Amino acid sequence: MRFKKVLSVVECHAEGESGKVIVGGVGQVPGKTMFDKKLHLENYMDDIRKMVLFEPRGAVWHNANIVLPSNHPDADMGYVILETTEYPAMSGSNTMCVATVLLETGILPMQEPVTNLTLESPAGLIRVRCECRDGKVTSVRLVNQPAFCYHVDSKIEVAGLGTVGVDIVYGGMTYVMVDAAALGFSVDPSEARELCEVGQRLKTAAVEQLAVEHPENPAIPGITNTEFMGPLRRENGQLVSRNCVVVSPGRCDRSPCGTGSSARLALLHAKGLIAPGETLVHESITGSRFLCSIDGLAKVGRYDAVIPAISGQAWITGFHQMGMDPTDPYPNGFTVADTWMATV
Ligand SMILES: O=C(O)C1NCC[C@@H]1O
Repeated sequence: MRFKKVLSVVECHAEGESGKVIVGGVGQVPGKTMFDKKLHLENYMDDIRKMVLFEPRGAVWHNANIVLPSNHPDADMGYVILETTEYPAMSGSNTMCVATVLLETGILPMQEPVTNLTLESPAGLIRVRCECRDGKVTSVRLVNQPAFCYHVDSKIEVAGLGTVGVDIVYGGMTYVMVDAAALGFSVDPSEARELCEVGQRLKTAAVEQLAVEHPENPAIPGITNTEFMGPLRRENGQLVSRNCVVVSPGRCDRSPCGTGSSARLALLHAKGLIAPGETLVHESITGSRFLCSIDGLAKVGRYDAVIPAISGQAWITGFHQMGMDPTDPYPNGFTVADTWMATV
């Protein structure tokens, strides 16, 4: 048997959210920066994303990352993030999976009790602090690129819902943010299907009605996700809130979502509800948690921005040689609208 492609995949999840890490089999990806490499993968090598994430090998709730050497003098390694409808500039849960796999499989040396890494994502350098004990990464704290609000307290017209108040925020991916309770949601797992359906409608309306362009890199994707924000409360002096990010084409992030948490920090700061250094415990629809805080303030073009720090944990679940038989009738995979909501 001669295989057309064999990928070495380390299966991993961060607080419940899948993040496969491809550590071999891709070969050369041209480009100086990880953003260049992301564009090359997107334009000329998209068969890899489709093979890994589409059916019959993948599923709508899967994500993947290709680990690649970085040309940046400060970076220990680079990675390009693959999701079911896009190549995001950044992803929090995926970064936790990449850091954990790099250290737990020995691709980069682990130092206990703390290993500091600098990873080059397509969005830029991400500083990562990994707490490590007995060969295990027990916590990954990443410092994201700056997050900022494009639109605060805007209104959009949404089919079947009428006028809805939203905010549009960049946290490595671009979010339409909405108050969950205002739309009758408590962010309970039983609401997941309806959250996805409403979330996709909100996203489509926001894309049509509110313009965004990243001031430093106009090629960064626009609004692709919806974040339902649960009420903000204080527990033992700490800010706590539940959220659910609906990732296109319409499924719930199982983790509290690192880029969504970054967006939430930027929005809370813009509204005077969090100060730098304060901790936000951000909960997912499954009840898993990220600890989030603002590490500093910045400016991105004309926008006031925050530098988000997000902590969580990832776990390796398996090691997989994923192959493509040359006679396989689905070299680019397929999607079915029962779980994918829309075919993509
Ligand atoms: O943590 C995050 O940022 C994300 N999780 C999957 C979708 C987003 O990339």
